Amino acid sequence: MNGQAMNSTMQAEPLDTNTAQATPLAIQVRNLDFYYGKSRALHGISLDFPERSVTGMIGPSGCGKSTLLRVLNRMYDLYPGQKATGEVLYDGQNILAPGVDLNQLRSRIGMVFQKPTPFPMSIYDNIAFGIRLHERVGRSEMDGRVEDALRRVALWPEVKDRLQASATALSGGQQQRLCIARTIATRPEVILLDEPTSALDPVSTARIEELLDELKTEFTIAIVTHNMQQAARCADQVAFFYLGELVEVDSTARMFTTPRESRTQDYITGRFG
Ligand SMILES: Nc1ncnc2c1ncn2[C@@H]1O[C@H](COP(=O)(O)OP(=O)(O)OP(=O)(O)O)[C@@H](O)[C@H]1O
Repeated sequence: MNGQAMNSTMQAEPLDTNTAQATPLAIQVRNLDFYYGKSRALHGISLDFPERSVTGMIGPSGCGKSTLLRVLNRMYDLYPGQKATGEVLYDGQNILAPGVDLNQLRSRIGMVFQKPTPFPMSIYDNIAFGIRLHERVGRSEMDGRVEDALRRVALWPEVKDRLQASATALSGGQQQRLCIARTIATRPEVILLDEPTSALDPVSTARIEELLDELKTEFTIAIVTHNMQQAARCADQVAFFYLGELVEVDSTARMFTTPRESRTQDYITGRFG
């Protein structure tokens, strides 16, 4: 089936019939195609990301989840030969258009990667670094911003007495929470997470999932995950991708109980992937 025609009928049904009409959209993806050189990795994707909610992106390896995530803050721009066509509407603007301030875009649409990526500097400077890139902030305000970010990810009690220690000495789970703190410290509106817990133990994973529940009251979140239970626990809506197409998007409850497409059913029941 033509991806574009299919996807135009596959938008999520209202999450809640009383409130859905009023839920503003943080990002609208329209007819998005993506190319690695001549190879097309995404086909006519149209997908809405409602504000202050969690969108889970699932699908078998290679179906294009990370590619889509990397389009949303133009991360792909760092690599030659990669091209996106279509529209990604954010704050009234198509962010794929030329002339977009990419530094500003990436401070408003932040990203957390699969493997924790603390900078080789102190815990304090990991947070302060991103803030300094975008703002002039005095010492005492910076101290407050660093503390606030660390508190938001529940890391403050664990690190408050060693802020000048190297971030690379933290555990994997602590490093990932530090990376989330670094992202939220620049006060973004959207946070993109690419399998943020796949390198973590179950306890650290649970802490990050709890954290997402809190963060979504303030931020719009898109999370790529291979973990069906994680998608079911964390997401408000789930999008299922297959071979570069968006097969189906719906509220999490409906997606995991009564998906409309047989491919979705097969995937979530573990028949492939
Ligand atoms: N740098 C690249 N150059 C060429 N092709 C790429 C590149 N990165 C990804 N691809 C291809 O694009 C398609 C989508 O890959 P992508 O990484 O987005 O999938 P994914 O669903 O996130 O997979 P996974 O779950 O394994 O991370 C795949 O066919 C992949 O081989």
